[in-house]
Amino acid sequence: MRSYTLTAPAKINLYLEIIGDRPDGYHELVMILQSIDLADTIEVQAGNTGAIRLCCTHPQVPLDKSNIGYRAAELMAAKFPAAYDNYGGVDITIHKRIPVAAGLAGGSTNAAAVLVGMNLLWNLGLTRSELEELGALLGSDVPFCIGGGTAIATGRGEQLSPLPGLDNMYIVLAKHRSLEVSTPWAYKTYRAAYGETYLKDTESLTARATAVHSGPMVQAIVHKNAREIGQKLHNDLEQVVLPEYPQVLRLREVFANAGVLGTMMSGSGPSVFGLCEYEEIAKQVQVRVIEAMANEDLELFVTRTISHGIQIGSSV
Ligand SMILES: C[C@@](CO)(OP(=O)(O)O)[C@H](O)COP(=O)(O)OP(=O)(O)OC[C@H]1O[C@@H](n2ccc(N)nc2=O)[C@H](O)[C@@H]1O
Ligand SMILES: Nc1ncnc2c1ncn2[C@@H]1O[C@H](COP(=O)(O)OP(=O)(O)O)[C@@H](O)[C@H]1O
Repeated sequence: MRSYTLTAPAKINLYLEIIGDRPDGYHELVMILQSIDLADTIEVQAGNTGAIRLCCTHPQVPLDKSNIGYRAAELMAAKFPAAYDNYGGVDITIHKRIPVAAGLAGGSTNAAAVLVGMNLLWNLGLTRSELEELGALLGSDVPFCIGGGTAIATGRGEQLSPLPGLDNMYIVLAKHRSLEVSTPWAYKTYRAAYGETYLKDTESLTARATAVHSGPMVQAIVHKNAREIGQKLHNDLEQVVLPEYPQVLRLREVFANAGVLGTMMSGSGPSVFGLCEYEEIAKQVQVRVIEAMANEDLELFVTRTISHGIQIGSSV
C-alpha cells in the first residue's frame, strides 16, 4: 500500500478540572473527553522525494515544522530511520474542516492520524498503546485522539481510562471565525488567579479528584443520562476565558437560553457547544443561535457524539 486516507475527528471537553501544578510546568488535570462527528481528512502517502512534505490550503494552518502533523512525521522518521529511507519520505495532505485554534484538538487529531497512517504505510505493527506513547511526545491531547470515543484523561491529559461510549447525543457547536485563544495563556492566567487553591498533595491527587469532583459526570455517562450530563458539564478554564473574551461569554449566554440540556466552552476555547438529546431540537437551537448572533461571523455546526477516534477510510 502506498497511500492511506484517514478520518480525524475533533473532541469536546465534557469536563475539565485543573487540580494543580506539575513539576514539568504543565497542569495536573481531570478531564472527560468526547469525540464528535466533525473531522478532518488526512492523506498519508509514500513520498518520492526522501523528505517530509505537507500540504494544506487552510489559511490558519502552518505548513512548516510548527504544524503538529509535520512534527508527528518527523518523530516517526527519527524513531524508524530505515523505514523512512525505504519508503522515500512521506507526503501528508490535510483537508481541514475542524475550526482552527478552537479548543477542539484540531492539530492533535491531525498528529494522531499521521501516526496511525505512517504505522500502516511503513508496516511497523505498532500497537495502540505504543502509538499513544509516541502521541504523548507531541501533545497532551494526541493520545486521546488516536482511540477517541469517551474517556477520562488525567495527568497532563495523556493518561486515559475509557468510559462507555456516548453515541448520538447531538452537539451544536459555534466559534467566532477570527477569534483565537492561546492555550498556554489560558493555563498561565488560571494559575495566576487560582494557583493558591490547588491541592498540594500531588501523589494522591488524581485518584481523589476523579472520585470527588468528576464522579457525578462519570455516573451520568455510565447511565447515558443526557439531562444529567448536560447539568454536570464543567470547565475551569471558563473562569479565565469568559471575563477576557466578551464574545465567548455572549455565545455561552445565547446557548443557555436556546433550549439546550447544557452548554460549555470546549477546552481553552473559544468554541462553545450546546448539548441536545434529539436532532430536531439541535437544529432549532442552531436557528436560535444564528438569529441571536446575526451580526457575528460564526462557524456553526450541528454534529453528534461518536465512539471512535482515527478511522482508516481507504488505502491505495
Ligand atoms: C485545553 C485542552 C483541553 O483538552 O485542549 P485544547 O483547548 O488545546 O484543545 C488541553 O489541555 C490542551 O492540550 P494540548 O493542546 O494537546 O496541549 P499541549 O500542546 O500539550 O500544551 C500546550 C500548552 O498548554 C499548557 N498545558 C497543557 C496541558 C496541561 N495539562 N497543562 C498545561 O499547562 C502548557 O502551557 C502547554 O505549553
Ligand atoms: N495540523 C494543524 N491543524 C490546526 N492547527 C495547527 C496544526 N498544526 C499547528 N497548528 C497551530 O496550532 C494552533 C492550535 O490549533 P488547534 O490544534 O486547531 O487548536 P486547539 O489546540 O485549540 O485545539 C493554531 O494556532 C495553529 O496555527
